Amino acid sequence: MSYSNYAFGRLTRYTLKVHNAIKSACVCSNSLQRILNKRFIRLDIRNQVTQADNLALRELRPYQKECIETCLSKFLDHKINRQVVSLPVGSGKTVIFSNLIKQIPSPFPGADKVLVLAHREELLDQAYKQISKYSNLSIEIDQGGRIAKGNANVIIGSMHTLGKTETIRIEKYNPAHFKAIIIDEAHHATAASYRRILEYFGANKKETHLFVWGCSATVRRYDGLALKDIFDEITYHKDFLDMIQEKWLCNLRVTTIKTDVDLSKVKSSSEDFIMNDLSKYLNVESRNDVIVRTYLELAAQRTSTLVFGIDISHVESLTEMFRKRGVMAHGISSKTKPHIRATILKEFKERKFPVLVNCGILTEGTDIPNIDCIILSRPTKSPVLFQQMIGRGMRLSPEKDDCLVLDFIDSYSQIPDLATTPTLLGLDPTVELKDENFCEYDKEKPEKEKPKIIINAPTKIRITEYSNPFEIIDECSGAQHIQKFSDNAWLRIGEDSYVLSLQFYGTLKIVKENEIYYVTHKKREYPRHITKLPITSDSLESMIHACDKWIKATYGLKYAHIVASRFAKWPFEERSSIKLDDKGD
Ligand SMILES: Nc1ncnc2c1ncn2[C@@H]1O[C@H](COP(=O)(O)OP(=O)(O)OP(=O)(O)O)[C@@H](O)[C@H]1O
Repeated sequence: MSYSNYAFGRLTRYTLKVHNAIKSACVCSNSLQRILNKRFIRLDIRNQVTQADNLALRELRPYQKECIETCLSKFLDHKINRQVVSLPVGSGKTVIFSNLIKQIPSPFPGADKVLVLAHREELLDQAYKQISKYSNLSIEIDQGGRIAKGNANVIIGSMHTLGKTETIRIEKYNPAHFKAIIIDEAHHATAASYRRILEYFGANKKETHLFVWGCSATVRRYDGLALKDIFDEITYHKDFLDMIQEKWLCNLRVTTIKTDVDLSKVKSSSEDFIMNDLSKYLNVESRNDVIVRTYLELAAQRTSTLVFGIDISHVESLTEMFRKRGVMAHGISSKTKPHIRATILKEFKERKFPVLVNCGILTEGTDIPNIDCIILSRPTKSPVLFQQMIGRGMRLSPEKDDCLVLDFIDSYSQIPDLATTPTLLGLDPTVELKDENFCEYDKEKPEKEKPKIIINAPTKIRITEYSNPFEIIDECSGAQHIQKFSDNAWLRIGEDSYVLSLQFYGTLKIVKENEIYYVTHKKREYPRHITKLPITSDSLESMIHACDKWIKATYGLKYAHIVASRFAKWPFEERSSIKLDDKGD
C-alpha cells in the first residue's frame, strides 16, 4: 500500500483533527472508531523501518516473512482486524510478532503503542528478550510487582494483572494511544481476563481501530465457536510435519511404551484427568521404576532429558528413582523457590546434569533448545498440553540430531480421548501397532522391591519405536479414526473433504483449503442455499468436534441425534443418497 506525499500530508492533517477529537473524548466511541478504521486514514509506517530493522528482517526464516506479509496484507487489503495464526511450538512465534509490531501501521497519529499479552512470566520475559533483540523500541513489563509507567512503545502485560476485575492497573492506558494488541498462546484468549482487557481497549468488536493478532500452536476449538468471538480469521497456518521436513524443527524419534495400567478407572473432568486421582493410580514405585529403566535402556546417552510428571509428589518420587539408579536428576515444581529454580534451569541449559523432572512448569514458552529427550509420564486428554510438552524438544540446537520422545501410553483399555503421539498426528489412538517388543520388567524384580500397595501397577510393557513421525502416519493412517471422536456419520468423499447428511436439514461439507478446514451448510429445501458456517480450524479433529457442537446447538440434542448420529435409527437410503464426489457443491 503506498500513498503520494500530497495525499499523505492531507490525510495526516485530517487524522490529527480526528485524533484531537478523540483525545478530548478520551476513549473512542464506536462510530468514531468506525471512521478511524477506514483504511484511507491508516498511516503506512512500513517506510519507517530502520536499517537495523532491515537487518533483523533478513534473519527471518522464509515462512516467518511469509506469515508477516500475509497478516499485514489481510489487515490492510482485506480489512481483517482480528487475526490468529497457527504455527507449531518452536516455530518462532515470538520472533514473528517481535518483527511484526514494527510494521503495523498506526491508525492515526499518536496511536503507536503495542500491548503484548501473555499469561505466564516466562512468556512475558521471552517476549521482552526477542522484542529487544529485533527492535529499538522501548519496552515495559506490567506484571504483579513489575509495575509499568505506561510510557514505553511496547507494554508487555500479564493478562492476570491487567485483566483483573478491579481496573486500577489497566486504566493508565489510553486505548487511543495503541495500534495493536498481540496475544501470545492465543488459545487462552477466551478466558474472562482476556475478554475484559479486549473490551477495555475496544478490541472486542470487528470494527476496532486496533490490529488484534494472536498466535498459537493449537488454534483448536472444541467449544465450536468460542475463539470466533475474539478473532475473525486464521490467517496463516504451518503444519509441524512440514516444519520437520523443511528442517526448521528437529526430527522426533517416537517410542510408545504401553503399560497395562488401566486409566479407565481414573476420574476425569470435561478437559483432563483429575490430577489427585491420576497420581493415586500412577505414582507407584513399579511404574516409576519402569520409566527409569526405559530411560536407561533407550535414552541414557541423551544429554538433556525433560520428564513430565503428574504432580509435586510424582516429581519427587521420580527424581528419587532416577538418583537411586545412579542418574543425576533434579526436580522442579511450584514448591521450588524461584532462585533455586533459576539455578537448576541454568545448569540444565548448560548440560551440567542429564535429567530434569517437572510438573506443569516447563510447558508453554520454555526455550531450552538442548533438550533432546522428552519423557511423557503424565497422561493427558488435552491435545494442547500434549503438543506443548513435545514441543519443548523440537527446537534446533547444534550437536542435536533429533529428539527422542518416550510416550508412556498407560492403557491397553481404549480411552478414545487420550492424547498420544498418534493423536497429535490426527490418527486413531487405539490403532494396533506392529513390531511390538514385549518386555516384562517386573519378572526380573526381586520380591522385596515390589510396591506394598499395587494399584494396577504395570507388569508388562510394549515398546514400539518410530524413527520419525511419518512412520507413525504410514502405519496408522486412515479416515476411519473419525469414528473414535465423533458419533456422527461423517463420510470421507475426497482427499481432504468430508460430508455429513443432516437429512431434511441438508448436508454439511468440510473442505480443506490452504491448510485450513472450512465447513458449508447446504439446505435441502429449494432454493438450496449454501452458507459458509463461522467455523474454521487447522485440524480435522477439532473441526469435526466444532461441527458436531454446532449441530447440537442448532437442532437441539434430540434432533441432532436423529439427523446426524450413525447410531440413529433411520433409513440408510438417505445416507447413501449423498453424492460421493468432491466436485460441485
Ligand atoms: N529466524 C530465526 N533465527 C534464529 N533463531 C530463531 C529464529 N526464529 C526462531 N528462532 C529460535 O527458535 C526458538 C523458538 O523460538 P520462539 O520461542 O519464538 O518459538 P515459539 O513458537 O514462540 O515457541 P513456543 O510455542 O514453544 O512458545 C528460539 O530459540 C528462537 O531463538
